Amino acid sequence: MRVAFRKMHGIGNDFVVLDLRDGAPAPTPALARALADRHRGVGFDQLVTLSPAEAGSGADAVVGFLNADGSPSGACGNGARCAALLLMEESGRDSVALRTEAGLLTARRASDGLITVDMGPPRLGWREVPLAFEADVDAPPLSTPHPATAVSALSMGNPHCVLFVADAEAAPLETLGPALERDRLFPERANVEFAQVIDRGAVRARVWERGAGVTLACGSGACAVGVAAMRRGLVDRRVAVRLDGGTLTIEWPETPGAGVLMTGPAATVFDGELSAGFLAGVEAA
Ligand SMILES: N[C@@H](CCC[C@H](N)C(=O)O)C(=O)O
Repeated sequence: MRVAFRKMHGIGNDFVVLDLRDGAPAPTPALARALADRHRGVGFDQLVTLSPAEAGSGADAVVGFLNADGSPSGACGNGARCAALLLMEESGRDSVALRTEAGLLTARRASDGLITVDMGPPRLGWREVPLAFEADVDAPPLSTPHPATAVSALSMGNPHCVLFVADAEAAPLETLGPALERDRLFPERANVEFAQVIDRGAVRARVWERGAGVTLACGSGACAVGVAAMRRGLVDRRVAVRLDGGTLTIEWPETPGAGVLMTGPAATVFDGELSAGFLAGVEAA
């Protein structure tokens, strides 16, 4: 048996997309880890799966995300744009709806070939992040020493810890990222963003992703950075979040219950097929 896949990316946050809509079995964490290997597999930050949506559900597909370490993620912004691009190209439509663990997300074509996804409202309660115990999400009591002037914890369907720093380039991503990901405050671990406010319209951010490590970009992370900065009154309700791989525009309208709108590019790199030998090797391991 051979398995078809598509390699995609959103500003360098890269994905292998597996289309399971023909009834193919869901990938195991072991398959995800083997595929994520950049030398012996294909390489990706997240594995994105497309499964059939229930008739009448309003969704074009059910979209799932597994990290490079095989762990699941409830949300993935850049992956959602890539899944939306695939479904738009396939259907010829300019808008699609994705059923994800974080809810039904709508995506539409924006100007300049970009794609906007409504990532849904941020979740700001301590139980929703989740934190391990009741605490102020705008001043979470981290056990890990850090250089931030302010910290926010929030969920975009997956947990984020945003640290506001004076210089994002100098942030010790490789050492503090993994420590904060596993800080005892985060029972489900967390994605970690170091954010430097440039002005009211721009934030520079660098990301350590739960289950994937340093990535060139993180869509849900950019949403978390934007929301945290907006809630602190540091930026306007539309902000450019500059990540290592490129820029995402994050808008969060003031309307009660509004979702966070994330706009950026999505690209297909190539289509491929996993060989029978590769699949057998994963099974035998
Ligand atoms: N790259 C993603 C976020 C991926 C999920 C994350 N690592 C997690 O475990 O929550 C994005 O673009 O949002």
